[in-house]
Amino acid sequence: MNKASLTQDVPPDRVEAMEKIIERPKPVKVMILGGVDTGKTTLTVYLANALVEQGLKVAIIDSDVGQKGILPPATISLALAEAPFSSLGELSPLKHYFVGTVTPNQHFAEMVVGVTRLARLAQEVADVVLIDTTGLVHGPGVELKRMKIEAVGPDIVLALDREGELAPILKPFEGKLDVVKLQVSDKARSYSRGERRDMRREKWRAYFRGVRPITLDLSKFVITGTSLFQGRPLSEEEKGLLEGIFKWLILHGRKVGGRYFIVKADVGEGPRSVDRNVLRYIDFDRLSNILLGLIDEDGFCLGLGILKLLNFGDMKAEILTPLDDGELARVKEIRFGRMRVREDGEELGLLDRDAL
Ligand SMILES: Nc1ncnc2c1ncn2[C@@H]1O[C@H](COP(=O)(O)OP(=O)(O)OP(=O)(O)O)[C@@H](O)[C@H]1O
Repeated sequence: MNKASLTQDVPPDRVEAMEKIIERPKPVKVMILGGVDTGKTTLTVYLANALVEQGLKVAIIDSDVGQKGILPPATISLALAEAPFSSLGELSPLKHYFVGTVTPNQHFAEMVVGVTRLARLAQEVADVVLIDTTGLVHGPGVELKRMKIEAVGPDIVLALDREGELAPILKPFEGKLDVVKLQVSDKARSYSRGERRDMRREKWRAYFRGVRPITLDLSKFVITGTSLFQGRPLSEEEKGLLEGIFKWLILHGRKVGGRYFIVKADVGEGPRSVDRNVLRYIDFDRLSNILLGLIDEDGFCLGLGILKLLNFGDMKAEILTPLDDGELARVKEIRFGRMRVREDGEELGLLDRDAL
């Protein structure tokens, strides 16, 4: 299921990287950068094992949301490596930060905050913090990586660079950051979008194996990640007017900062072009299978849930989750993600950041 596993068959420059890490005062934060399939995770696993062998305490932050080695997907995770291991999936995670989707594109803030918070925690408990990142290194990925570097302040950056593609990320830090350029192994192989999706399906399925249905009283939790409950409810008059114009059945509606936000079902043919500055809507069906983060009092993610049915009348939500009663008792906040996924691992699609 995981692409990357332990190998000793690595380019010789890994020794130089190891020496740099070992000679630095501890704790030392190491960020691993590289494009898609350049072997970032393989390098992380190799270094972690070699450092553990040296008697060092190693923390790994897996921020590769699309291809997590440490479950669950759609989060950033922190785990400690205290004994030799062959794949990230073997480590038991210490903390997660909820991102809510499997691509960082519209979620830079979650990525940066998550990595920064986990790195802060990690350096209190480990000698070496290895930060594995996503392969998004072009276009907006350049900004994401710059912000991650700014926020985390790594002591060393390991750059798996093929032909200078990381230069735009590293340029602003020239002379300020200890960058070690490393060769991409000629054994590194690439995976198609389809293969990546298939691997993710297996990961979702593994995470959601043994889920059970539970009903949550949403009025007892802080709800975040959505504007569904912000602002004020619609008046009967507003509701009737909008239902009449658009031929909708409105199941839930709020006025949020001067704009209407509606959850509806169509009952007939109505006008469909709407000024989004005035009115936004989502179909009730699209709320089913939305990924939820179950969040503790410190803002970390205890685990995931899948929203099956949301009853706005009594604020009860039927969800599926693998969390046990003890873990559920620690949930203080329900955070809405931006993708729909089924418990059998089938991804039903991503939602725009402002869809909710
Ligand atoms: N030194 C190596 N020896 C053998 N295989 C390798 C080596 N480095 C990478 N690979 C293989 O290449 C593939 C991609 O490597 P890996 O998953 O580590 O890349 P990544 O950069 O972490 O990918 P992603 O972009 O998904 O984060 C994997 O199948 C891995 O096993």
